[in-house]
Amino acid sequence: MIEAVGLTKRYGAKTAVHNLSFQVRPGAVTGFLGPNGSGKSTTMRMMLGLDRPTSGHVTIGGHAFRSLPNAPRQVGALLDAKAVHGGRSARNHLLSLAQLAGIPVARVDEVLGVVGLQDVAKKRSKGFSLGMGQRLGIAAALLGDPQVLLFDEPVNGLDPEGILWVRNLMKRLASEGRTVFVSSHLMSEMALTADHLIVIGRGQLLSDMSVTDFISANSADFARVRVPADRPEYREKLTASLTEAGGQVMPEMDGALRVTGLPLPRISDLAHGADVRLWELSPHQASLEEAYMRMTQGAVDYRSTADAKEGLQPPPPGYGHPGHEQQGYVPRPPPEVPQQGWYAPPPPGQNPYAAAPAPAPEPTAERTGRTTDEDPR
Ligand SMILES: Nc1ncnc2c1ncn2[C@@H]1O[C@H](COP(=O)(O)OP(=O)(O)OP(=O)(O)O)[C@@H](O)[C@H]1O
Repeated sequence: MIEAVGLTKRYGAKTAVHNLSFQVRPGAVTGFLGPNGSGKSTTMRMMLGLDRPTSGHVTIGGHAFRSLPNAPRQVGALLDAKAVHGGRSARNHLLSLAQLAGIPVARVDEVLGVVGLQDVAKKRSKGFSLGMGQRLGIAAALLGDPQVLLFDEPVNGLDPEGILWVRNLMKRLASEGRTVFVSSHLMSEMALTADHLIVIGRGQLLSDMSVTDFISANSADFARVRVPADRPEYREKLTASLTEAGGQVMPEMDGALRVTGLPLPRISDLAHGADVRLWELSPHQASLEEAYMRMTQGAVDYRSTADAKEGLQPPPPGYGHPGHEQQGYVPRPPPEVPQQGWYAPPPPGQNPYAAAPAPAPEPTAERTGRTTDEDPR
């Protein structure tokens, strides 16, 4: 089990983590969520003894990480997949970690197989894609067969097959009774992987509960009701009847009605009482993403604004994809490639090293209106 008590971290005037207290239990996947800059990585670094708390403490199995005997056999972590010596092969990277922790060589080949990197095990990791790097980081975390695993954004850069693999891996590790703590921004993925959620915002605890409870607590369940498409008067009758009974009714884009505040049997009875036939009456729950957005909307530091493209001319016709062309515009043929000067390949049979035709003069600042140290873009 991981336990944080009053955990606080300040960097100068910046409080990255403030008075965080929570427990991460074994036998479950616990998702660690929060907007950008909310303190997730800082918290994980403190768990692993890589950052010292300003106050409070965090323990793993009752010990501070630094005082855990043979920590790599007890705790595995993927924090930054790029934190690897690029000149080393994947296998050598894992071998060096194994040697430091007294882990047998055979285990290195086992974990290479588990993460699917056996075919590139001898390749230098600097040539690895983001997804391969993630797999190598996960292999390193699994190396000591630890009971506690921490993963910071493990599916970052993975293809769909890789994402599915990580999801199943996390669940399997938890089902073996291990403590699995994983941060992610992918809500759809967390909804499928995590059992429990710890949500922070601006360094403070916002929520600590099961995924199901989190969704129920942060979103309103609703019913979707649909009447026959050719009977618009049914919609009006039903809307009036549901509203009168205390429900809130919102029309949806596809003609259905979204009803909150009334249980399904009551909606059915009211429809019956109003002599309205229904084609659909179904229960719905908001997604984890909707619930998360609702909970964290007040704790987001980095919010994007609309791109008004102030002062920018629209692109000349012919640029951008066809859907963005102006009406009535006829695309121009591509510009001709000059057949003389430096561009022209030598005619067949001619000595390619013979004196080239005089190059076109360099554009001058006078002609282009630019000085040479300006960015030509
Ligand atoms: N070494 C440091 N020095 C100064 N400030 C830091 C340092 N590390 C983190 N911070 C600040 O602490 C805050 C929390 O950062 P942290 O990386 O823990 O957030 P995060 O939740 O992991 O973000 P993200 O989701 O973007 O990875 C940020 O404002 C960050 O700028």
